[in-house]
Amino acid sequence: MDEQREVKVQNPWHRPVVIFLAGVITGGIIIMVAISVIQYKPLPQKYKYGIVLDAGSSHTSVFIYEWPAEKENNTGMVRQKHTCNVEGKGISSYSNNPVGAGRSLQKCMEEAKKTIPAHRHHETPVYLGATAGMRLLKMENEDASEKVLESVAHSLKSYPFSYQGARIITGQEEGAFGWITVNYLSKNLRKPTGTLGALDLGGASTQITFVPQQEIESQDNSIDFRLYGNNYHLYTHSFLCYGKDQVLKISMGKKMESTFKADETHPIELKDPCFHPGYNLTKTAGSVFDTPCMEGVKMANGSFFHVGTGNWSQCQQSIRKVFNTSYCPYSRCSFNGIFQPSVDGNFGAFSAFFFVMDFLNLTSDSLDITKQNLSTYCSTPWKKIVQNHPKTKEKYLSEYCFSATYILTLLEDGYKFTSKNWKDIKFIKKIEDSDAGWTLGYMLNLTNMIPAEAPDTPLMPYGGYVAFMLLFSLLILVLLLMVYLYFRRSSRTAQKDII
Ligand SMILES: Nc1nc2c(ncn2[C@@H]2O[C@H](COP(=O)(O)OP(=O)(O)OP(=O)(O)O)[C@@H](O)[C@H]2O)c(=O)[nH]1
Ligand SMILES: [Ca+2]
Repeated sequence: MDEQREVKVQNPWHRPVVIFLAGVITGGIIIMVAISVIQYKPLPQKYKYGIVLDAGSSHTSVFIYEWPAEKENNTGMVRQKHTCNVEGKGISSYSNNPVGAGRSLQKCMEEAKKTIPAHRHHETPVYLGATAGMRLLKMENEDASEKVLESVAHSLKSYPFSYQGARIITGQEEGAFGWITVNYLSKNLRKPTGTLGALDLGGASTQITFVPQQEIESQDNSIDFRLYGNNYHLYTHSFLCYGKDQVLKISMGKKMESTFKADETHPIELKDPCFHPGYNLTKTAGSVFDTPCMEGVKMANGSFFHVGTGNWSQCQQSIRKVFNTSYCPYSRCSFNGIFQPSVDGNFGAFSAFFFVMDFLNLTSDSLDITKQNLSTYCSTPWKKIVQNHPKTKEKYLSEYCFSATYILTLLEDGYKFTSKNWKDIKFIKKIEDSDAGWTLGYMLNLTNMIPAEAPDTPLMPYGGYVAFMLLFSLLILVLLLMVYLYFRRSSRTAQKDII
């Protein structure tokens, strides 16, 4: 008995000093983990905001972007918070009433005031970029285009935001910033992987932008960027007058030129294979010829019956006449004597490319099947089309056959996509929550949010750091426990041996 008591007293694990040490180590680990978690816990996010107005030929949209204040130089951080479609037509339609252009923005700008927290208003930049509609108005009437721009500038300055300018952007900027937008949102810019080409189809112009394999033979089509430490050598071209609304006018104008005889008394019939059989609407020649894009086409006047015949291949024949492929001063061209290297890699096709192909459910088949389906759609009687889509605006509805035929012709005959690389074209509206378009790229560029060199990043992201600390501490605890159990067992064995 005396011997046993003696051994118990000698057991080192029951000494208070050992218990104390074990307690201190365990407590230390808990405190260490707690501090590291608290210290590195992200502070409540502070957001910054930016506003870009896309003053397109057909309408104006207001985009509000937001991003975490402390992460503004990281890719994929800016997201679209809100959009507002301005009521009515594009600002270029206000050439006879410039004041109306500024006034048209009021509702959406009031919405912007409500969307962005008041304490951020004064530091929120607001930009307006006008595209092809205003380029055309400037060609037609420079004075009117300046008055419209003054009017929208005056309107934007009346809000509490930081006004940064209202201007007509170039076609090159429109193409390049569309490319930056889709690649920023797809997080392609900091990776060595390939980039996404950008195809934009508006009402009055269309843009194609991509990184080509071949040399760019014309200076006008070449643009260079250094983003996040990588150099990008882009091919870009914007075809003014090749947006879908303008091409509809040109192709109708050409049909009228070849059908209408000079001595004929109006109204007469214009048979149109791009419109459904049974479609018949009286239109004025003035509504077709009211554009500077019709240069060289003999003008008609009076009114006419626009009569659909619904024949896809004849429609395509008529649209082909809009592309001039008779000359090319380079090794290869798209059309109208414009240099274009062969298309390469994946492409994101947005705006009207998406609206039209998505509506017709033509976004996922092979080129051949797409053509067959479109042919069937175009020959469907107008009455049936209206019955099937009672809620769609008739103006949009009547033009889908033409628009999709133009899209296929532009992509295949114009840009030289083939049935082989047709699947490389992805028809997209948004990436994550943000619309594909030039506006985001424009803002990122003007706010210097895409640095030329890649910013330094912490070795480990926050989540990884916390997980690492927890695992590491757990490992130490398990080790301590194992050491404790090992010594306890060996001391018991020693006790038994003694007994
Ligand atoms: N079907 C359909 N068409 C649309 C829709 N929104 C716009 N459009 C039409 O699609 C065409 C292109 O629209 P946008 O991309 O907004 O063109 P835009 O920016 O006004 O014109 P650009 O200045 O040439 O870029 C125009 O003919 C519009 O009328 C939509 O929701 N559905
Ligand atoms: Ca546009």
